[in-house]
Amino acid sequence: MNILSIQSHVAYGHVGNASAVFPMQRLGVDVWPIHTVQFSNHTGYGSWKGRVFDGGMIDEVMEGIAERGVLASCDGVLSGYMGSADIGHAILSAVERVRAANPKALYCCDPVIGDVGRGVFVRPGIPEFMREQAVPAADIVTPNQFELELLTDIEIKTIADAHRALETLRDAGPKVVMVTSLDTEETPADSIDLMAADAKGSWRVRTPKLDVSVNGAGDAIGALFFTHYLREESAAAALSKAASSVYGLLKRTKEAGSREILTVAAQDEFVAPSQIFAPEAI
Ligand SMILES: Nc1ncnc2c1ncn2[C@@H]1O[C@H](COP(=O)(O)OP(=O)(O)O)[C@@H](O)[C@H]1O
Ligand SMILES: Cc1ncc(COP(=O)(O)O)c(C=O)c1O
Ligand SMILES: [Mg+2]
Repeated sequence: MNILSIQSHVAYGHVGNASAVFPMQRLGVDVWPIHTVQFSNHTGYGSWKGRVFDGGMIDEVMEGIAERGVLASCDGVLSGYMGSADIGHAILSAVERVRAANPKALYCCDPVIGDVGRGVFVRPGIPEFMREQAVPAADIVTPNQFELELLTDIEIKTIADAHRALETLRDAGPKVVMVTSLDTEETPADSIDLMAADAKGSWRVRTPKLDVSVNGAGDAIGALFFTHYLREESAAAALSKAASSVYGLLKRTKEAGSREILTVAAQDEFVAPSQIFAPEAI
């Protein structure tokens, strides 16, 4: 299986492609990474060096891949942190090129905009681009709760609100939606919920909440969910596997007291999670 992964890259630590590429490779996927930025480290540190690339660079690399004559063998496109709206347009044109060569290819968009703790952390124009262009073009989207609320204008306090938000986003285009870090009135204080919905129904997975605050977990879970969904075409199975792997990854990260997720040291969790959290139809 071949997945084109267009997202940020950092030299030190694990967010964007530096979080997503290796778990997919560990699951046997041939990943074609294109970087939207090259930073020293993730922006959660408050300072970083490096630069944002531009749409022209993405177009150029896509052109080179097309010249190899391999686009028809691309099974899916995964996008994440975009850097600028101009890069967003280049990503959507890459998706069009892949779909033209392989009509069965799916596009999974992780609409990286922000989170509850930090608010919006992307450049102006990106939230609008995600809502108006990227999400409608996607087959699968993987927002966190903050992003789902922003994209749908629905404040999520209950499971009923979460259902409504997932269906609102599915009405906008994508047939599969997974929401991460869901915290409703029904979520116990010591737990984290995730939900996924597709045409067959909706499911919840609940895991313990760990005393860690890290970046890059969302990028890893999006990549894992997309890989498992492409293989099994089951949102329920993909949700359970992806959530179980990321829980194992974060548990190891907490035990090590690390600020960066243990993408390499805890790699067995991607293949055989220590603990499996089952999906519950909801
Ligand atoms: N403190 C935590 N304890 C347990 N699981 C966590 C924790 N933080 C993140 N996760 C897991 O990682 C998933 C993705 O993280 P999240 O923070 O929602 O993504 P993003 O980084 O995109 O905001 C969550 O749904 C949850 O399964
Ligand atoms: C460069 C970069 N890419 C991606 C992300 C997304 O990370 P997360 O998976 O925590 O949403 C961040 C967050 O700080 C970032 O700085
Ligand atoms: Mg995210």
